[in-house]
Amino acid sequence: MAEALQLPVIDLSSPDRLSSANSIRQACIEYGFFYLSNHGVKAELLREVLSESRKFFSLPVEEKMKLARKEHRGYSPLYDENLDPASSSKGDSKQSYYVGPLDDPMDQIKLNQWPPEDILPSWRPTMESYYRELESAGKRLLSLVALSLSLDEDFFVRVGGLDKPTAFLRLLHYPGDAIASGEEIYGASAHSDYGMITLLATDGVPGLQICRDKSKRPFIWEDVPHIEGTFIVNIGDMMERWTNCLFRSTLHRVMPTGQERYSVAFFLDPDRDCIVECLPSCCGESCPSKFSPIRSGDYLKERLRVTYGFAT
Ligand SMILES: O=C(O)CCC(=O)C(=O)O
Ligand SMILES: [Fe+2]
Repeated sequence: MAEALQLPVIDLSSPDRLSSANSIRQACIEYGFFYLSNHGVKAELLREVLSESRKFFSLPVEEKMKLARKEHRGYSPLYDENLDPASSSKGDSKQSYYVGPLDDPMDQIKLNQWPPEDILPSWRPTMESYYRELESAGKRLLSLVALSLSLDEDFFVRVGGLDKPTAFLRLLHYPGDAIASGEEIYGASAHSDYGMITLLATDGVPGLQICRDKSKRPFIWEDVPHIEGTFIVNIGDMMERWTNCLFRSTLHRVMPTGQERYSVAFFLDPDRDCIVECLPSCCGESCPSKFSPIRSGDYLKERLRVTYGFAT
């Protein structure tokens, strides 16, 4: 039985930025996860996103497959993704939909796919508004993260190229009936996120669990309870590399509970040309750099290749 965690809550609007930065630092060292409150994203907008998401996932599968994932944008059907091939052969019991960068200068041919307007007229504007709101909250949060690492507040905007961030919005739907299956089935099997930081909103249905210490066996899984009005934020692998493992990119998973569940993840990643290398403040003679520098775009591509088999 998983234990319930009490993760710290960070107030994004607090005027005491140094104290917020300190709390973020503690949370990222200890858990790699925290809640974010007063983030400025209206509850009504999230409700609309979840409602549009429900409408899309309820369409017949032939309709959804017309928008099948290409260039990591569009629809990914049930069992398409296997985040932890070692623990389950079948793939995860979830369907999802990716929306990529809205103003990517490289995206001349408009890679994003959108459901037809005559079927879901409000879908695209709703997702675009949410994407922009999350981008703004995410950048504000990253300035506090920079402060928490004693960097200039604009470090991640400057070095990570966040004037044109590579952010992906991902709508997720976990069907309620997966629990009936004989084989061990996960909503999302154990994984860490690949990028810089993830902001997650859910419909309140439980299922998310984290494992604080990925080096210990057996893994100890703890439930992350829902706190209304907050985002669940977690550190991704690229931030872990940047900080030489000072900040944890924590293993997490979604267990089926027998209840249908919707969530929306926003993965904020550095620009694809950004070189992610150990921050000088996070390494030294007694603590050498654990990772070699990588180009953000190459790293993400490789991780996605492994997750989805060889298809891109
Ligand atoms: O749906 C959730 O609660 C978590 C989703 C997740 O971890 C992911 O998409 O990376
Ligand atoms: Fe994740």
